[in-house]
Amino acid sequence: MKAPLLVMAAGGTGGHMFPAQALAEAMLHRGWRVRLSTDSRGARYTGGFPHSTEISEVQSASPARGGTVAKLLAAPKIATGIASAVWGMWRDRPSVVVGFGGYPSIPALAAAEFLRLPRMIHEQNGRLGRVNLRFAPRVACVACGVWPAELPAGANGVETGNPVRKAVLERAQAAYIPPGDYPMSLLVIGGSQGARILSDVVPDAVAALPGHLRGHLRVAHQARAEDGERVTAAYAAHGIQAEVKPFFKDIARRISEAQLVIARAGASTIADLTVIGRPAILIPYAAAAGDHQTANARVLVEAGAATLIPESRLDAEVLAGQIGLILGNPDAAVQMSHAAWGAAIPDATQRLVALVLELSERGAKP
Ligand SMILES: CC(=O)N[C@H]1[C@@H](OP(=O)(O)OP(=O)(O)OC[C@H]2O[C@@H](n3ccc(=O)[nH]c3=O)[C@H](O)[C@@H]2O)O[C@H](CO)[C@@H](O)[C@@H]1O
Repeated sequence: MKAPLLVMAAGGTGGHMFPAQALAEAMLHRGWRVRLSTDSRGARYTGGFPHSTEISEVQSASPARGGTVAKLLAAPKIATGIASAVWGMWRDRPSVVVGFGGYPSIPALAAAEFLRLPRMIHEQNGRLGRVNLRFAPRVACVACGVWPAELPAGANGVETGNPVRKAVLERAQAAYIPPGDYPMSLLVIGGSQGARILSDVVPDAVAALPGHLRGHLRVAHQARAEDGERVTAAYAAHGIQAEVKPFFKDIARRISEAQLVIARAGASTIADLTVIGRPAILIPYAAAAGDHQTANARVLVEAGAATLIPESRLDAEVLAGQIGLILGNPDAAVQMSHAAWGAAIPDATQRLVALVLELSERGAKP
């Protein structure tokens, strides 16, 4: 008998792609076949997917972005994508279709609806993205990364948390070495695409730390490719040892080895920090829809695992003060690390798997 097929569709940021990767890893492990569709942006994050994942690219089309021509071209592109997805699903009859948000998930979800296949979505944030909002009442369930989520009428929400990748789970609750008089790791991450504001402020903040802290610091800083040189130069000018890269592929190891993480507050970043359990200073992206990154960050702040600096208040002096408070106080740092564990949902992937299996068994028509 042929293995059951899971079709997943995800938009072009790490934020949509990494939870999909976690589900792919788990379902392949259970003997399912897994097919993923994303756009050319999402394709940048497929390197970590298990090799047996069948990956296809759909043309990205956002009716909400770009100039008039791009907007006019969006509808035919989406229609072509849906037609091709209908053909593929009619031929292969997937057992379940899961959308992870973003415009590239439209063709798969629309085709699954047309063919009345069992389907669901996963929303990483407490506030639904545009595509998920549209499909939420028309799928069997909305798996929610953050609870309670704001759901439209008729949607069936289930709390799952945000699944983290296998490499992160392997370091769940990794022993935390508190800050002290030895080389300490400071990790700076701006989400899947890097964050310019962190490149502008963090090197000066590190330089402003008292000598006994600064002298022990080793910095790993994720900066956008175009900012890499100047960030490297800024650390070098202050005599600070720093490794600057546009993307760290071994992020699980780096988080687990860090005494402190400075980060944006995207959903998977928060999930990774809690599952591994590390103290953090969070600077939410203020322009995120509905300010959802501030909501994400507050969960950790209220748990005692992180401090939050709004973008509007971020400067080198304020940040240096916060770094000093955590790295200069090992007991507080250990408590923050434990508090982060306490806020984790380490079985988020299993919860998502359970929903997929239930849906498959029901063969449900929502
Ligand atoms: C600017 C923006 O709109 N961001 C959104 C986007 O975030 P974004 O795409 O930045 O995604 P997340 O913060 O959710 O996830 C980033 C992931 O990349 C990993 N990582 C990061 C840096 C690195 O060098 N290597 C690496 O592996 C992190 O550990 C994390 O697992 O999608 C998220 C989920 O919908 C939202 O919550 C965010 O608000």
